[in-house]
Amino acid sequence: MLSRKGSITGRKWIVIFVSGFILFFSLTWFWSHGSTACNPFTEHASGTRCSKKIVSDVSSYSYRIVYDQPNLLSPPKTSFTTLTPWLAPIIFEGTYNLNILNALFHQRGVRIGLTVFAVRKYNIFVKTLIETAEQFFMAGHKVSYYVFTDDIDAIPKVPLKEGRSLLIIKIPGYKRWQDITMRRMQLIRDYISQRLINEVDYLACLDADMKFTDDVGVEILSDLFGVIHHGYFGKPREEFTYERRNNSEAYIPVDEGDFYYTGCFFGGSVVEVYRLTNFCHNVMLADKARNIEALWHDESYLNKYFLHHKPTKLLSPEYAWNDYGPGHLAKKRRIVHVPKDYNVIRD
Ligand SMILES: CC(=O)N[C@H]1[C@@H](OP(=O)(O)OP(=O)(O)OC[C@H]2O[C@@H](n3ccc(=O)[nH]c3=O)[C@H](O)[C@@H]2O)O[C@H](CO)[C@H](O)[C@@H]1O
Ligand SMILES: [Mn+2]
Repeated sequence: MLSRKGSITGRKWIVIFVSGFILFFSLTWFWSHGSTACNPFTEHASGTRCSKKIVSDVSSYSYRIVYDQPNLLSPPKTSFTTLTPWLAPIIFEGTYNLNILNALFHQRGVRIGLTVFAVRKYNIFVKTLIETAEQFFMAGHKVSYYVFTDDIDAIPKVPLKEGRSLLIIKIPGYKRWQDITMRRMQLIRDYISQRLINEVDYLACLDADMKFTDDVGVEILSDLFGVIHHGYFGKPREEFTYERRNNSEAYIPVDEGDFYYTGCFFGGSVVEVYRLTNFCHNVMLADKARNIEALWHDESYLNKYFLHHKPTKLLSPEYAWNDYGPGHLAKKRRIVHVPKDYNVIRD
């Protein structure tokens, strides 16, 4: 009995020793590999990427840029409001120094994605859009274009600069143009979780019928950005074309709302764009189940989202210009609508 008891105790010690050994080595391995593999502060050193990154190691970069000291005692004189009551900047030409911003964003090595939908006849817009984006969009940064189309062969090959890529994604073409424009939310959301979450840091989503005519750089980047629709700039909120039927998910009462945002351009960090597109798609489905479609489709749902999830940066109408409307608003016309004949292009 004794020797039997004694041998059990001995085995126990072996088990305890081996378990301790395994635990020690697991912890040591995790400490040296596991945590480093997804430590946002060491991703450059380890050569790996995390899905959630914060900043790179600043000490591994050195740069010197010379610019006027910000003057706390003489605030810049501006023609327009440049800060919202929730402290988000409103971006106009002349409100920022792109050299400073470029240095900061280069230091982080940001990757920027641009989504474009070209379904049915809208593929005719892609060539000009990408060619002009190569000239003006995020010059000097890493850019990936994602073109969603029902006809891959119709997307032209456009020569791209170094550090830039273009991916064509096949999607179904819905019959109604309203469904094509609204389903962008679902498709962007799904593609973020499938791929983009690991591929880009920021995502910008743009209509196809647009072209770049001046610089659009990292000054637009923030957690969540929207563009003030040029047609409603400075107008009273009652005149905004929000959805006013209170049985729609996009409903905004007349005494609410900050700005009227355009549906043709929005973006932010890839996680925030996921949240936005997920919300818009879900409320669209809820409305569809009740047989209601918001007045301006995805644009109405986007405006509802921005009411309760305020953009952290607002872009002036310089970023979605249309030749009708008050010309004095824009010192620069950076992205403009390409005129189109609705009857021909949407039939
Ligand atoms: C400037 C502006 O506020 N734009 C919005 C506006 O009108 P727009 O008149 O500018 O809408 P649009 O005809 O450009 O359609 C929106 C986008 O959907 C895609 N598309 C649409 C139809 C089609 O057959 N194939 C195709 O690919 C394409 O990327 C297009 O740019 O209202 C739309 C919904 O009513 C969307 O909210 C747009 O973002
Ligand atoms: Mn458009």
